[in-house]
Amino acid sequence: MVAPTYDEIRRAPKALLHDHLDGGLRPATILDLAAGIGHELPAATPEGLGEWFVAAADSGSLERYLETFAHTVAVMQTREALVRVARECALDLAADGVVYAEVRFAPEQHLAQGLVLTEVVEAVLDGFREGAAEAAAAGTPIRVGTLLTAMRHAARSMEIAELSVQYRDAGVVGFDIAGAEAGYPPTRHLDAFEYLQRENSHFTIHAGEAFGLPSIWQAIQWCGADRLGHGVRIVDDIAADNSLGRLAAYVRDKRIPLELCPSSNVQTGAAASIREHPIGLLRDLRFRVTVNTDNRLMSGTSMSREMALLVEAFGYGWSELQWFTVNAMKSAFIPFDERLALINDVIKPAYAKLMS
Ligand SMILES: O=c1[nH]cnc2c1ncn2[C@@H]1O[C@H](CO)[C@@H](O)[C@H]1O
Ligand SMILES: [Zn+2]
Repeated sequence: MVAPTYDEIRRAPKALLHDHLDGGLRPATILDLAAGIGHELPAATPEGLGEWFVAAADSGSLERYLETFAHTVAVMQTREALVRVARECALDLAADGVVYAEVRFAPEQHLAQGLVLTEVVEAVLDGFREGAAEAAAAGTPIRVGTLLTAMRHAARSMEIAELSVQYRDAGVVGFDIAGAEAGYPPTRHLDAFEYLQRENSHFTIHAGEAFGLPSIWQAIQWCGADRLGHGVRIVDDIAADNSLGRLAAYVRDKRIPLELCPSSNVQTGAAASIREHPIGLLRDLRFRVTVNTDNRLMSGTSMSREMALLVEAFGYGWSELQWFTVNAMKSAFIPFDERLALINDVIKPAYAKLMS
């Protein structure tokens, strides 16, 4: 078997469930927007700034990793900036061969210059629409769904959950909580999750990244999460002989999707290296594994790069890459018939060609 090359992986259709809008800006755009508002940056060239983000995020701690977002969030405080960043995000993902993406951001972090929550959401949705339309015209169609994130240390989750329901027919497909995990358990936001369940809405929860099994257990058994953001520490419930504890068995039996983000986990210390990343074990045990970027800027990565790293580390071929892609598409928050159409009309025919 010849290993898929980076260029071939770029051309293959990919599905991405876990990508932060404020973690994926183009360095040149940050420089441009910062100059316009007088925000001071740690580097003066796009190359230098890109390198700064990767190095600063490479700290081995989630808390320190998250500090780098101060610079991206600072330049995303006006309608024009939000439209631009969202448009470029859709274009960049499409150019990388991503055909379906769920991109998340926290509306409450974009109110510093007077926007209100609904204006923030509408700006981002408009940007994604523009970007997707341009991508389609360029021959690289992409469908972008938006997830609204609430910050777990703050107290606005109910408001953000309501906002996600308000915009569910306008491009918002779900809800999430993010931010420092240790000390901020998912049950702090139980009222928001219970509200969303009553509304028949979808949500994922960042859990099992910087904190272990109790966080995953709460996310699923108390809060009712449809998917786990990261969830990588579910391996703490798998013994050396590969026997599963009750929580790991539940996650696998119920086919709860794991939004795994290999490079991000290495940077925050959740995994020692790509080669030692639990994705190898979790795939072998056939958990519902998906591959994600988390923050393209902070990891200097892309969907194609994450897959290429896995090909290199684990010897994966097209059948594994297709499996990750179909897993992600099956786990998406858009309606079943639309997921099926992307799997049958776009993903499977392309991989069949690559494998022939
Ligand atoms: O891997 C992560 N774990 C937890 N929180 C994160 C991660 N990546 C980004 N954010 C947080 O989510 C916010 C909204 O997009 C970002 O501003 C960042 O603080
Ligand atoms: Zn994340």
